[in-house]
Amino acid sequence: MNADLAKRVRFCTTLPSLPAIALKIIDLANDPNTDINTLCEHIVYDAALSAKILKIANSPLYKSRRSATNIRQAVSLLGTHTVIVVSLSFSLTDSLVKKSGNLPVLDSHLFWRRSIATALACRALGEKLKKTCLDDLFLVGLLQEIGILVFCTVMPEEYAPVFSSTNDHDTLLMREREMFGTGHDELGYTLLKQWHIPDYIAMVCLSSHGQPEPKALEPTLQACAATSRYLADYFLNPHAPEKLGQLSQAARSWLDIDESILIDVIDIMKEGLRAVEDLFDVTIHQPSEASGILTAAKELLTIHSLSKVKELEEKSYRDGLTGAYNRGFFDESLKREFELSIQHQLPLTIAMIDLDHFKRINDTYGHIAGDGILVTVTRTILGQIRQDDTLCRYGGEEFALILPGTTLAVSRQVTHRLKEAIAAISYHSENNSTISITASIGVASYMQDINQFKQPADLVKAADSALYAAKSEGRNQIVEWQNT
Ligand SMILES: Nc1nc2c(ncn2[C@@H]2O[C@H](COP(=O)(O)OP(=O)(O)OP(=O)(O)O)[C@@H](O)[C@H]2O)c(=O)[nH]1
Repeated sequence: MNADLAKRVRFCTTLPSLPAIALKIIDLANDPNTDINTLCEHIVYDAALSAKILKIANSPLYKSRRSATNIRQAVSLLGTHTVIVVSLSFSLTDSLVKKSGNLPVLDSHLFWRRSIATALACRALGEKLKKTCLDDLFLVGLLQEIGILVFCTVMPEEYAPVFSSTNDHDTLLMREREMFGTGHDELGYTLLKQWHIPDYIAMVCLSSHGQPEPKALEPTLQACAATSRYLADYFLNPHAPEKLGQLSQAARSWLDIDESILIDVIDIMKEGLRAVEDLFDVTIHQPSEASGILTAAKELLTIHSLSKVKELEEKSYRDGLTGAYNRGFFDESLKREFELSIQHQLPLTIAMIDLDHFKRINDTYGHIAGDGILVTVTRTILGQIRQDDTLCRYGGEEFALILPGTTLAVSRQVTHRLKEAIAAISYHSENNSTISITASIGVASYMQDINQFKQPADLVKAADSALYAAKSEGRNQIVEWQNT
């Protein structure tokens, strides 16, 4: 990390310091020998914390059949690890919310609302994915954005324009790295280490801002933490399709989970919402809003998955290299256009476009240059045709163009333009060669008055034979099929 910034964090006097109870709990968390007696001793001395621990032991979040009436019962119901982590969550939130007050850059209430929503999201993800460390997940969710608070405290003036330039978390992180050479992930990690927060928690807060790793057999804390940020952003803005899109993508790339699982997680969040709001004294959603979240999510997710299906369908019709439609799409489109032509007595023209001496180009400049030319030719043709026309990659270096409602005479203008535009291409290869290319074009037209074609394949065959003639007559020319 930027050494100057690390120093500023270390010596910053305005950063919230931790109260005695939080420091003691961190000591207990770092001590593998902490037992139930020592833990209870420390908790009972802090009235506010004792009340919270009792409350949580009896809260629906822990679904226990027994109820706890004193700290010892609460600790034995929850277990020492849970009590330590939960106490840490409470004492950190309590002191930080109170001490950070209203910073000039940051509305600290909104910041904690989002942090607690992230904690709730992280825990809910863990619950759905059957993780056992739900309290660790809660704490990680709570602390993973603490670096933003550090930026706002240590360098409010420099940070203000960066922070207010975007409401998107990923963009913010990128801009911080550009401007300050470090992001809130690293700054947060520095603070957590300074506070001696157990390393496994601090590390997850840091690594959840990285890139998704190859899917582990078990969902990792890091993957849950990363996804929880997007989940919280969506939970706080349940009517924003862009937040849902980001969530859906993060859930897939970090955890390999789909929309139906996300619905269940949102449901778990909704169930735990009141208890968490009550425990942390914060309002995430008014009760009237909360009931609508699940319905909104279901509606939006349905729309989202439908558009995903459309996208997939669209992909299966496209050629991977050039993005032009593929042969399968050509066959279907031509069949449809042929029927429409007959039905409405409209002309239909197709042009087969084949690049000349393409083998020579591959042999001379290599396949990568050959691929680049195919992409450039596609772009060039697409720039010359109407929206209703369909360009397909028919095979290797051959393209097929469907021109619905177009007579042979009109198609002449189009094919001529195409031939010239392709011949004008000057492709610059990686090794600085400038490559030119020409194309031969065979055209065939279906017209109602000359009822020469019985089916689409006949039209293709005719255009192909015209193309063959264009090749044999010297290439770089257009030949129209003649009914002789
Ligand atoms: N780079 C690249 N080359 C391809 C691709 N598909 C087909 N080709 C090449 O295109 C060349 C076509 O060669 P030929 O069928 O002999 O045709 P031509 O060299 O263009 O000669 P004419 O058509 O007679 O002018 C072959 O070398 C194929 O390997 C592709 O996706 N990328």
